Amino acid sequence: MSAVLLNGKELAAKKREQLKKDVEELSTKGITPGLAVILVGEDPASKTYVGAKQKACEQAGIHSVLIKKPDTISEEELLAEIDRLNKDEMIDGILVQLPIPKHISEQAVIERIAPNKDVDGFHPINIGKMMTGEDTFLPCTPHGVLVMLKEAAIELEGKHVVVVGRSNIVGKPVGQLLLNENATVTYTHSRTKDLRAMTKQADILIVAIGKANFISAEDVKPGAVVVDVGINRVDGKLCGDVDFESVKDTASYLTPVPGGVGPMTITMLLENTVQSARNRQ
Ligand SMILES: Nc1nc2c(c(=O)[nH]1)N[C@@H](CN(C=O)c1ccc(C(=O)N[C@@H](CCC(=O)O)C(=O)O)cc1)CN2
Repeated sequence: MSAVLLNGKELAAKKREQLKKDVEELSTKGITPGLAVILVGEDPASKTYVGAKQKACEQAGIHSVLIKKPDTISEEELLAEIDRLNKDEMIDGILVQLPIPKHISEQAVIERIAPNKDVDGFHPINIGKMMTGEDTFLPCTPHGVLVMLKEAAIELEGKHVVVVGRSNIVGKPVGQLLLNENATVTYTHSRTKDLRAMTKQADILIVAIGKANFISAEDVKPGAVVVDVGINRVDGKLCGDVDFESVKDTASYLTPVPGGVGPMTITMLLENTVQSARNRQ
């Protein structure tokens, strides 16, 4: 093993200690940050993530409300729930756990959340501000990746970043955030021709394609930084989009799964929620 592990679990724990202090500071001003999480349906992974968000809120002193809805809920009913939360003065952040059932428009739901309570950073207004480099809520997983790279003092300026995957919640925004840091960014995806020729050029390879063990040592330039955003379950075991055993001797830095980017996602959500509460003042 020559790669240095980028330990998201440890960094997330450190950042959550600071968040606790920030929440205490806010409480001296009579403010308790409030997060509302809407869970639609019974997806087991979503239930796990929502549970982890609630627990993290509780530990940080953030008030959290879980609103469970059946997967038969109509789009109108879900939008009405968001309208109610938009008006609730005790709620600083609102998120709808994704994915949601197919009969509901994900974009309509995201766009209904008031941009100043969009702690997921998915609203087009917040995405637009991110693109122009304005201060705003950043999407949690991409922001977590950026914070991990900076914490490890990995140079970004002028580096060739190759992103594998183009989802709205990870691939596209993570590339944009690294472009904002003066990296040169190439996006690749399932239809990219000769993907390996692309990934092998990366100084920093970010993989968010949603396919277990998709990237192996042959796809990686020796010494590259490899960030694995994938979370897959194979035979009941959690693994990333990167074949860890294969890549660990080729990469210079590598994120594990579990314990890499995942825990940072929730920490960035807490940071956004606390920031939203500060914005109340
Ligand atoms: N509204 C949102 N929906 C979804 C988001 C999101 O940011 N906002 N991201 C993902 C799921 N997600 C958070 O919601 C998330 C995924 C993974 C983890 C995490 O800590 N993973 C652990 C492993 C946990 C396990 O046992 O499964 C790890 O990688 O170490 C946290 C949050 C999709 N939906």
